[in-house]
Amino acid sequence: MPICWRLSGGGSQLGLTSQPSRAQSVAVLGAPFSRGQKRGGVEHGPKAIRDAGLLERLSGLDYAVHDFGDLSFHHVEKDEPYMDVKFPRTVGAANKTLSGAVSRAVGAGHTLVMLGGDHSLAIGSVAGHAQQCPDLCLIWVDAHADINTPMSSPSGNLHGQPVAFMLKELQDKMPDIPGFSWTKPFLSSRDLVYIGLRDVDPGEYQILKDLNIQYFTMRDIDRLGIQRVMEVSLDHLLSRKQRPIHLSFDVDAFDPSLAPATGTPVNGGLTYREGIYITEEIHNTGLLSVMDLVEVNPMLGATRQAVEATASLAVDVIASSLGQTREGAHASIDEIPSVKVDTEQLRL
Ligand SMILES: NC(=[NH2+])NCCC[C@H](N)C(=O)O
Ligand SMILES: [Mn+2]
Ligand SMILES: [Mn+2]
Repeated sequence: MPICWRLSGGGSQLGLTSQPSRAQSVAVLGAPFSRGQKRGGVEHGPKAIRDAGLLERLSGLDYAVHDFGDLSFHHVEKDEPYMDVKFPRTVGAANKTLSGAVSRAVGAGHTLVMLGGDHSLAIGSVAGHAQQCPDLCLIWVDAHADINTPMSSPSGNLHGQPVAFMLKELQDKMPDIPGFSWTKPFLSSRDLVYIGLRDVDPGEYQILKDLNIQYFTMRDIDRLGIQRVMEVSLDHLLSRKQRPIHLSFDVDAFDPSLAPATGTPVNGGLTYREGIYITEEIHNTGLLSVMDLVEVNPMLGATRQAVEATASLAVDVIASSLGQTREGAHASIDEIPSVKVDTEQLRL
């Protein structure tokens, strides 16, 4: 059962205090796509992440893992730029395909992991998720805000614009872009939180401020600490009601020393521990419904080791989002016969 149906149905009157049961199945879907930006290679992200051992790690977490393989995308011929937007029809068609696949996987009851590919894929991934779970909220972990409109974009690359397609409040700022007639905005700006920002374009800054979007830059993380950042983020999204979470994780949120194989690296990013703390906290809500892991580009690492480090970091982030802990085993302590526990003492 999708997490949104479990939340709204089930007859539980406990509301905020009820913990939804853990999803029994995780589906993995590859989206080998790169036309949302200009550098080749990011279409090989899904393979690099699988080769780093993703499926083995997830089965080790006690899930039934379904590998849905990779989608196949077609390049639309004569895909001329619209305004300055590059490959609009190709990106639009790929995202339409992706949104259908995501919607079906969520509808079938899986927690879905989407492997990119560039971040323009979030248009289809979040839209497909929203088709099943209209009240989802979005956590965007990234060096970039990816909220440019075609007018504000300095590059014309659609991987810098996906959030603008989603937000209802930006509807009148979005022109009709060829390839995107199937989309319509579905998210309110208050249902979105950014974590890790450190490279925000002037037009994006204006939008973040105008729409009063909750965001935490790397400076905010330095100031508050990641624990407080997660507390405020989750409170912002979940205090009114429990709702499914879409996590869109751009690997360039990490410091380039940890994730070098990516197209738009920015210095001063998340540490390994900050990244893992973010995903542990998201897992602990019990509300993660879909996650994207995007922008791993195995053609951009300086060495094979650099590429493998980036892909294996992606695997760690995904596993942690799905419940891998730093404390060790999952079995609840009273299921382990060899451990004698004084529960009275534990409660102290
Ligand atoms: N998903 C990403 N890596 N996005 C980078 C975006 C960079 C820049 N802000 C742009 O609009 O082109
Ligand atoms: Mn980014
Ligand atoms: Mn991004």
